[in-house]
Amino acid sequence: MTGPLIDIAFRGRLGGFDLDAAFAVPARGVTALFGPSGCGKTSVLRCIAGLQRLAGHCRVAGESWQDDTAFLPPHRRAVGYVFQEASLFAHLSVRRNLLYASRGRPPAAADGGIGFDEVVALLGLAPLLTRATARLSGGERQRVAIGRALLSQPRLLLMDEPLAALDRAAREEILPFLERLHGSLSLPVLYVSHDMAEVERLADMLVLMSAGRVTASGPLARLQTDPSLPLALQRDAAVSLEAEVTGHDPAYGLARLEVPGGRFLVPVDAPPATGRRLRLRIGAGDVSLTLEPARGTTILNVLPARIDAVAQAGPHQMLAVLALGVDGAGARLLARVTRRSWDSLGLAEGMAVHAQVKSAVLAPRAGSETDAGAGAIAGAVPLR
Ligand SMILES: Nc1ncnc2c1ncn2[C@@H]1O[C@H](COP(=O)(O)OP(=O)(O)OP(=O)(O)O)[C@@H](O)[C@H]1O
Repeated sequence: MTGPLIDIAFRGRLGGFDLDAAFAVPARGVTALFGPSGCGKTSVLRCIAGLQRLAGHCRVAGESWQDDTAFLPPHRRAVGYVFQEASLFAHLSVRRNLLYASRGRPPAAADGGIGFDEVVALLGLAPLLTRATARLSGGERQRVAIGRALLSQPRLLLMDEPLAALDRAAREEILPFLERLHGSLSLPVLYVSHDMAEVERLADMLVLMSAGRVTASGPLARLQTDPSLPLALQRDAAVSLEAEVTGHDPAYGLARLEVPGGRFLVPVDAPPATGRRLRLRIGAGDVSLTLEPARGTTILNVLPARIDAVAQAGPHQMLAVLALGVDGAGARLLARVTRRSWDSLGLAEGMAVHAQVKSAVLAPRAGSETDAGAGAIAGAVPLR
């Protein structure tokens, strides 16, 4: 791995719980810590923030916060921490809450840090600035909490299930802001979640945890398509693909998106800018396989691919990891098919097939502009 890292290892007992967790990920983009309740995700964040002390090390983008001999206290670690429930100062306005970390002085982006105006624009906080925090909705409160964390000028943003306490509508309201944050700031984020849908939309890197241990870590798409991990075998398994917009067909309201080894047509309300990078979610259950490209089908996206790996996904289901392209050198997809179809087509590892993608969902990604197209595409409907 090249470039600055977040490199951590913590070992020790917390009550009756054994934590022995280590990973190293790039100090950029969003790294999701994913695992079941009680597996130690929050404990890892607390150790990184210096709120919990266990043996080990913690290095963030070239700075050592903990090693065998030294332990930097929490107030000397430049972390922003966003919790499940935003704890805002009830007696202060939104503006005063935001400026708390900078002692009332609005920081400017020109000073080299994260600017007040930038944060307000990024999180859509302008209409809220003079409001009392008691009159904010759950989603608004969480946006203010994120803004306040950013304005503390962190080198690392820790987010512990920031959407878990919100209802579905508030979660949907706040997700585009988090996606925009990702595209606009170079700040690395560690994002704790046990909701795979959030991880699929937001994460670049994934750290899988189970019972106090890290079971796998690496780029999201690589872990999603690793048939030796439970993730790929889940009923709702999916792949998140980074795609580039290469064209638009206004007559049919379709955008053309390219990924390594394949291209997709996806319905959009408004044309996204050419060159824009978007994230495509493709569920394993939405991909079927044919030996010959089907004729007379309503499915728009039929892509040549090779079967790269195979796993049994239950007594009567098979999971194929596909590599797109005739040569099988492209991006990976998952296809979940019945055992019966698998046998009747005589499918096997290494075979050339055609992947029929019945549904793909889009979300704005890194580098996304806030143009009209971006807003429209955020709610793009599944492809049928
Ligand atoms: N300071 C502590 N003292 C005693 N036990 C602790 C302490 N901190 C954490 N634990 C225990 O460690 C285990 C892991 O907790 P942790 O909150 O890190 O898990 P988690 O994966 O974040 O869970 P959740 O998703 O439910 O928040 C739990 O059993 C918890 O009770």
